[in-house]
Amino acid sequence: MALVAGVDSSTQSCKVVVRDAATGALVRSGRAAHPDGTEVHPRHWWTALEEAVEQAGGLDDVAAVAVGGQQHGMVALDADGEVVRPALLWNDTRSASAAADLVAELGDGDVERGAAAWATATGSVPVASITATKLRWLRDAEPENAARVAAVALPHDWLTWCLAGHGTAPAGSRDLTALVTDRSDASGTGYWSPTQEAYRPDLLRLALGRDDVVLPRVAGPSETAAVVERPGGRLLVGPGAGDNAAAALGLGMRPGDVTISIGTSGVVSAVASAPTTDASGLVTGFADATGVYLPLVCTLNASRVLDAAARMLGVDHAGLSDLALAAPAGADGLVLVPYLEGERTPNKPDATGSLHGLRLSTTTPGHLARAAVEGMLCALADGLDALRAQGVPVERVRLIGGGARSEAVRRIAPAVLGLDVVVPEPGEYVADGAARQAAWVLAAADDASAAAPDWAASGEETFTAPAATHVREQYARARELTLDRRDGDV
Ligand SMILES: Nc1ncnc2c1ncn2[C@@H]1O[C@H](COP(=O)(O)OP(=O)(O)O)[C@@H](O)[C@H]1O
Ligand SMILES: O=C(CO)[C@@H](O)[C@H](O)COP(=O)(O)O
Repeated sequence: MALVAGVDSSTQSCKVVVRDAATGALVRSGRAAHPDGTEVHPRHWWTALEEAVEQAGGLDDVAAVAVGGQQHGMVALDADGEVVRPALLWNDTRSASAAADLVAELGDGDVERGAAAWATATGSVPVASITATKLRWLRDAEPENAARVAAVALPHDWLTWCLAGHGTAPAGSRDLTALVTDRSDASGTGYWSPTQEAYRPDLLRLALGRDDVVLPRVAGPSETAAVVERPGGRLLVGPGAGDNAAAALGLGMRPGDVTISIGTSGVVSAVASAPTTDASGLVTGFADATGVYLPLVCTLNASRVLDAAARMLGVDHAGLSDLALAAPAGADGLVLVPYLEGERTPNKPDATGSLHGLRLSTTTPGHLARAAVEGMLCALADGLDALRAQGVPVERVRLIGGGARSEAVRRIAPAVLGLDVVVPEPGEYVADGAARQAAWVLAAADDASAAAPDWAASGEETFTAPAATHVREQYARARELTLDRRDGDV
């Protein structure tokens, strides 16, 4: 029995699954936490990956491995392959004004024209999450660090490079040209075009001020990115993927399927056969990990809204869920706008969260719990509307991610979204997608025309509820009523 491994290096943790390449049966798994914060030195991801791999019984008997990872993070390397500074993550908003500058500059000062030009060029309008804006921030805020940059990678590219032995080689002997990425993660950089399937050096130059840096080679979906020779046999390393594309592969998404992931980010994504170019910036037109496209809407505030509400109420997740389910739909008019970390979609990097509609009768733990769950889900429902507005078909919605473990989320989601919600059994779908890619790479090494293996789908449960339109309506009245954080606020 050949074994394959998949890694999910996500915002909060690293998860590893080891599966049977032929059937997809889970054999072993492991996980390790990442440090908090929106700026993290990549060595912490490597340490966590090593710990999670060890917990999963190691890779000695594994034939192929691939990494899915949080998207967009800026991993800047110098000529020796050393990390120049801690990576700015997708949820770091300090490059918000750099994003605004880049949009205006591509439109020669006309923001609308600039947004349309970016959407046409890269499928997405830059916001602070996009890697290109972080490079612009580096150019302006840390010119000495910017001058040292010899290569720019994403979290999953860097980990792939480490797994292949390059990133862990002695400084000075690290081969920057061995960096590999895939089209799904490249499409979130802001300097790769999903329609041309190629980097845009002009946009990299616009962002960083130069384009003489190494960018990871964009490997095909089932291409071997590296071969590691070991005493017990070789290990193939796949190209990996952005975490959302890996989840799509893990779930076997097809056109018509929509996945809502409630992790640190809230993501509404769909597989599409044609690229999208939403100049409003709500939908990012990413590529997927199989050769088609993955339009998605991503919010900055999802599972941590539930974490924060539970903390405020002094309960655990189960307690928060019980409170929310015992309260009435719409929380008697109490609305929580969940912009706790600023927001990316809509693009409000400086916004803060807010509570509206407080009355004496709604100052109860149950009302607050319900408002937190509903507010977080309403932001995702807005995302689903934005996908529909791009002509993306919505036939079946699946809910995954840590937040989908909440009973309240599962039961309230169909009411807020206005359609049935399918919840696959709890699992690590990003890591599973990476493992499926690894199995595909293994098969393609013998037969280049091999398709991704057909693995049995996990069990799932469907949740149904009448549409609670008043919840969306009251949220729509409240969502613009937020305060911006002031300079110096953390
Ligand atoms: N039962 C639960 N109810 C609500 N939230 C949960 C539950 N279990 C885990 N979470 C939250 O889910 C998040 C982790 O989910 P995950 O999808 O792994 O996130 P990420 O991929 O961003 O690291 C954490 O914020 C955690 O507190
Ligand atoms: O920025 C995006 C997608 O564009 C996020 O989805 C990140 O990829 C982080 O994912 P999680 O760690 O929250 O799953």
